Amino acid sequence: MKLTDTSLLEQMHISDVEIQNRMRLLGLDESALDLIAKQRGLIEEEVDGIVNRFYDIQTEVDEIASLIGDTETLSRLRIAQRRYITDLFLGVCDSDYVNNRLRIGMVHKRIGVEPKLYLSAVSTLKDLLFELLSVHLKDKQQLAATLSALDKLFYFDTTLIFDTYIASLVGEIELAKRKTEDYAKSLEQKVAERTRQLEKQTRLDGLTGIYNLRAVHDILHRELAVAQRRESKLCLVYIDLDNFKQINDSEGHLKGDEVLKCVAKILLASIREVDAACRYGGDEFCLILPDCDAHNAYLVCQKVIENFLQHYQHFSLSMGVVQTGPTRYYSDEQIIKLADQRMYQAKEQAGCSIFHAED
Ligand SMILES: Nc1nc2c(ncn2[C@@H]2O[C@H](COP(=O)(O)OP(=O)(O)OP(=O)(O)O)[C@@H](O)[C@H]2O)c(=O)[nH]1
Repeated sequence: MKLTDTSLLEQMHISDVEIQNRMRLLGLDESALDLIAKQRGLIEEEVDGIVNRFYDIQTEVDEIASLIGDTETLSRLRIAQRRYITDLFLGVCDSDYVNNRLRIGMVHKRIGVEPKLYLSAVSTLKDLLFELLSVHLKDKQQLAATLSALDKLFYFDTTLIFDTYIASLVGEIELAKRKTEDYAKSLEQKVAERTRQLEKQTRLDGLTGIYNLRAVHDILHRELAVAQRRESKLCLVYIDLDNFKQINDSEGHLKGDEVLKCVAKILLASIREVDAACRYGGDEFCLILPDCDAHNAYLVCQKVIENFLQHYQHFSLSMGVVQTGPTRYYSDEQIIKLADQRMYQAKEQAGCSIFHAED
């Protein structure tokens, strides 16, 4: 349920029983309220004078005058204060009366009336009413009992006004806490996202954007374990650019970079989604091909060479292919070493060449 659908009385959980309890705590009983109500006629006659004197005294204080701010606000406050004084002398502390008092506490918090200013206003009003009653009530006993009852009623009002003031403060703190928690949560999400991005970047080669050496070992280790569990084949292809040093030396480092980037692009375009293309370092690359035998790996190598030669007719690639599984498996170090050896055997041939064998 929305706050705007409930009264302050309900929000503050103040029931009729609680009202009676508060009155009992202050010794404010029906007879005390009756004594106050007896002065209703006198108060109705004098209320305008009391309100005028009240605001003359209050606006003498700069802090209060600047809080009120302008003449229209002062007029509205005079009307509200008139109603409050006549309400006091109705001698009825029912739920309507309590709800109106609670609203005052909330409005005070909203417009920034600090408790010290509210208490000074109560003290001023009490003095004026006590003075008036002292002039008109000749029976000393009745006067003392009426002033005592009125004093208790002021205390009753003050507890209610402070309760809503405090509840309103707590509400603001909870709102600020919720905002801070939301902000912290959004920061956590940003940090987690950034961490994921950074982790990904540490696994990618800066020049070509494909997996780097660090990632090769992780991926190969994982894929070999998966292949063993499924009893499937896996191929590793080791690729090296022939005489790459000469490309750098004769055509410049930028041209060398361009060739490396082009090879990476060709590798990515030649493999399936489950495969991985990696730059092992310098001018060396490798492909990890799960669920793939040496024959199919050979076909992938041919596709890479065909594509490469369309870009660079005068350069060549050497490739070594090793299949492992489905019955016997190499370790990651063994398969890399063997693929590297086969790549060197391929290098012994002129032009682009592939060395592969059924293991
Ligand atoms: N442009 C460029 N060159 C690089 C990069 N990383 C390594 N190199 C160069 O790659 C070359 C590799 O040379 P080598 O290991 O002798 O290999 P190669 O010239 O291909 O000789 P073979 O492997 O025997 O065919 C070296 O000159 C490195 O400086 C890079 O990121 N960009």
